[in-house]
Amino acid sequence: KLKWQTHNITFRIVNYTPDLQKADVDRAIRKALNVWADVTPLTFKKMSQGIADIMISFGSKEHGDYNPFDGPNGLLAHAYPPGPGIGGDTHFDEDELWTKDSNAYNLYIVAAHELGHALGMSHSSDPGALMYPIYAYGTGYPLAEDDIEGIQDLYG
Ligand SMILES: CC(C)C[C@H](C(=O)NO)C(=O)N[C@@H](CC(N)=O)C(=O)NCc1cccc(N)c1
Ligand SMILES: [Ca+2]
Ligand SMILES: [Zn+2]
Repeated sequence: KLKWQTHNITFRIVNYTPDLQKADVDRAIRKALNVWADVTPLTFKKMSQGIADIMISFGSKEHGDYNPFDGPNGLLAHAYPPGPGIGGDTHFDEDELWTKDSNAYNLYIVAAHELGHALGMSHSSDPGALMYPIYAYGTGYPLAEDDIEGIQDLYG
């Protein structure tokens, strides 16, 4: 599927990185979802158990989906496009240091990028775009035109 067939999407943070306090992880994920919610009719409901559309977790190396992470740096995270089962699921590489400031890597910025993928966005060639393939602190808010056009093509 190219996109979610509903505007009301559920998510669940299945486990937490030890790099940050739980509340900081919750805040980063909520802030990242709001980046997309602000420019679409999408709503995001947090579940504390069971199966949500977007299951968010932290893992290192082989973490159960045969797309293993690679230790510090390199791959930071990946997310599956909308769909049943693993569709929408978003994984963060636990071998990174997750931060809430300008030190690498800011969880909010990576999460905003990954959740773009989980909503059906692909990479952008605009270096100023949140969906540009390479992490850049300071992207994400406000969204670049390219990001807004992309998400509104899907859910506008
Ligand atoms: C082929 C993909 C699975 C690469 C993977 C990615 O794009 N995940 O969404 C990734 O971790 N890319 C790194 C760059 C790399 N080493 O390939 C990245 O920084 N992506 C996350 C990111 C975070 C925030 C902003 C932006 N623009 C990009
Ligand atoms: Ca890595
Ligand atoms: Zn990406």
